[in-house]
Amino acid sequence: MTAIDIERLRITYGDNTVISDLSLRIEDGEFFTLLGPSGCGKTTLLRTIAGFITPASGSISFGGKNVTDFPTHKRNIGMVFQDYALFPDKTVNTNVAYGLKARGVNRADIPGRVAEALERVGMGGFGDRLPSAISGGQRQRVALARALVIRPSVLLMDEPLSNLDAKLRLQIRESISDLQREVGITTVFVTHDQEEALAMSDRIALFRSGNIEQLGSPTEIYRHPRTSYAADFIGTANVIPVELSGAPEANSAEEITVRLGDHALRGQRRAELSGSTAFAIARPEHLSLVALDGAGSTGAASGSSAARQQGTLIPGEVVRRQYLGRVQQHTVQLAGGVIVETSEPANAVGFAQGSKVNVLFPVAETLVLAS
Ligand SMILES: Nc1ncnc2c1ncn2[C@@H]1O[C@H](COP(=O)(O)OP(=O)(O)OP(=O)(O)O)[C@@H](O)[C@H]1O
Repeated sequence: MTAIDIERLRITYGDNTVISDLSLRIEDGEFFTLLGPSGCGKTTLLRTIAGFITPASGSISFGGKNVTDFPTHKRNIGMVFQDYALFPDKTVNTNVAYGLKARGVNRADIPGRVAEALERVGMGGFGDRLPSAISGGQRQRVALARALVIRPSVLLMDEPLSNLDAKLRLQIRESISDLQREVGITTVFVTHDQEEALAMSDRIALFRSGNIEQLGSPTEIYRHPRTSYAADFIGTANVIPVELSGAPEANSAEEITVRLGDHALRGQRRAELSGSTAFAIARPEHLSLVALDGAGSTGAASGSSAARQQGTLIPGEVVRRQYLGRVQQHTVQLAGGVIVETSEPANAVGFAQGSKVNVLFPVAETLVLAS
């Protein structure tokens, strides 16, 4: 059982405090992702969990045991880095065997364990090659085998997919997910790629300047972002400045009407709102276009009266339409100048550039958050 407990952690580089006061529990067997933009402190936190950085204060425990003062090699961790970090002049077998030798594993057991680890990542038969004679994706599989062969309590991964091209990234991403589930190892994964985080994680900690902005499952964060930062970072979101002045008229505990230029916009209140401004947040796939005569891309919602029951119609003009195979996207400039993106099934009615349309904002999917 290797849950990771982080308590009151403070990490500094000289006078620069990167993480000021972080407490967090990562459950045994969990795939936990540290997500955030460059410079927010993800790698610093991962390296502190690994023991490469000593925190200024606070503690880290693995399975209830305080490891804060343990050097890296006493923490029983496996690590995978962005740049593979394989020994270039040693064969795949020797690379994978390295950790076993360092730990003094019985020499006779090493070849079997190496072969098993390589088999597990789909690299059986490549043991005699040098890293330069295999592809980038294969190198990262070898790095994974090398991390797991020592049977670590915790697997730490720092942007392991960043150096791979798009197709390979998908493949290796799936291999890592499958393997992690199979082995059931507590995993901390660093990425700045929100799609990767959504696809792979049990839970995500979204970072903003050294603090956790939101912590939750992919579905929770995607469906219920608590701030405009979270909505914008995870998935794509239209973040629209709105006014509360005059209103806000609270239609019910959750529903609220705000002002977007001359128009009233209904949405879900998702935070205490104060002051005169807020943000309305709507995902492109939740918006749809309705022709001024009522026909449109909304399917069941076609017809402006039915549409109005479900949400608010805001007039605008199509400035771009893009057909992307599975979906089509419209960029619409709303009255007042705000630009929104919509994403509809490719077979929905499309609107040419210059078309005057109504954009339907469904009440249930339009979130009003503090600015
Ligand atoms: N060795 C160091 N000495 C001083 N400052 C550092 C050091 N390493 C990182 N920093 C600073 O600490 C902050 C956090 O860096 P960190 O590498 O943890 O960010 P990150 O979220 O992992 O970003 P990236 O995705 O670019 O790696 C940054 O402001 C960075 O400049």
